[in-house]
Amino acid sequence: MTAQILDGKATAAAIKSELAARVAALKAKGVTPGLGTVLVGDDPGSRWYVNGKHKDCAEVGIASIQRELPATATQEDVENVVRELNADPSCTGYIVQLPLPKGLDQNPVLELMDPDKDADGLHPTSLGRLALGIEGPLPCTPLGIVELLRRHDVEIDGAEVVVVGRGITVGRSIGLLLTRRSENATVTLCHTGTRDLGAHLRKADIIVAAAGVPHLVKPEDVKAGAAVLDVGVSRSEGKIVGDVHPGVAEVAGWISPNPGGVGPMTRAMLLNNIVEAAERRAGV
Ligand SMILES: Nc1nc(=O)c2c([nH]1)NC[C@@H]1CN(c3ccc(C(=O)N[C@@H](CCC(=O)O)C(=O)O)cc3)C=[N+]21
Repeated sequence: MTAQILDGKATAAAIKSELAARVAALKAKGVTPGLGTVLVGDDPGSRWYVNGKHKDCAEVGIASIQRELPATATQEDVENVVRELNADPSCTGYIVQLPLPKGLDQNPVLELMDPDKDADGLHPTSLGRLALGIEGPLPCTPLGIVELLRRHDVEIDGAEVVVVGRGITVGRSIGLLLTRRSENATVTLCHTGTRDLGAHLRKADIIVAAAGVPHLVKPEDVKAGAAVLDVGVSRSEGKIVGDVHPGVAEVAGWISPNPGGVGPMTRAMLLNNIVEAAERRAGV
């Protein structure tokens, strides 16, 4: 058996064309959504990601607001840019590209953001709203995973989901999404303190591998027909190595390629958060 592909690239393209239509409808009402990015320092990887976000915006008609600061920027400099974007009416939402350079403290920066302009869905208020069931921006990678499964008709309702990794961007937050009544899954969160990871994985209908450990999920630990989402990004000789061993494709029913799976979906959901914020503000 060879797993079917959870094609993030194609799905993200479909979502982007839907978003382009919603942006056009907003523009017809006189509203142009705008995404801001704050890039501090000159890490080439971070710059590459930020450029990608602006390219995505251009594709769907969202305006771009780029703010760049040198690696020598002070905490105060970064916080002033955040204050500026909070006050800028052309900025519907924005992200502060993480990680910030050494010496800068990211939490006070993130807490200073206007939660209604949080494009990542990772502001403490956004995570609090998610826990409380209040509408607001949702974390992009978890949302992208749910959307990727939905659009391939993978059953989430009643599924046993095992998440590996307790990072904020994925592991910690995805259970809050998947256990809502609208998704209705049962979620187990595994991490480095889990005694028998294999025992959990072998029971899973859906595996979300977000530990950042190359090839952590092995074929012998995957139930036949399971859906496997590879979120991990490690690099070896310039190439992406995911958290899922290639042999898993012979056992799983569904597998997300990496690259080409969850990454493009994360980017599409960032755009989705901007469009939804603009629609909320316009009363659509
Ligand atoms: N405030 C903030 N928000 C973020 O969302 C954020 C961040 N900081 N810091 C860095 C990480 C990383 N991230 C990625 C998004 C898409 C791909 C993506 O589309 N990857 C391509 C492959 C890219 C390649 O080949 O290197 C793919 O999976 O097909 C990757 C990584 C968002 N991040």
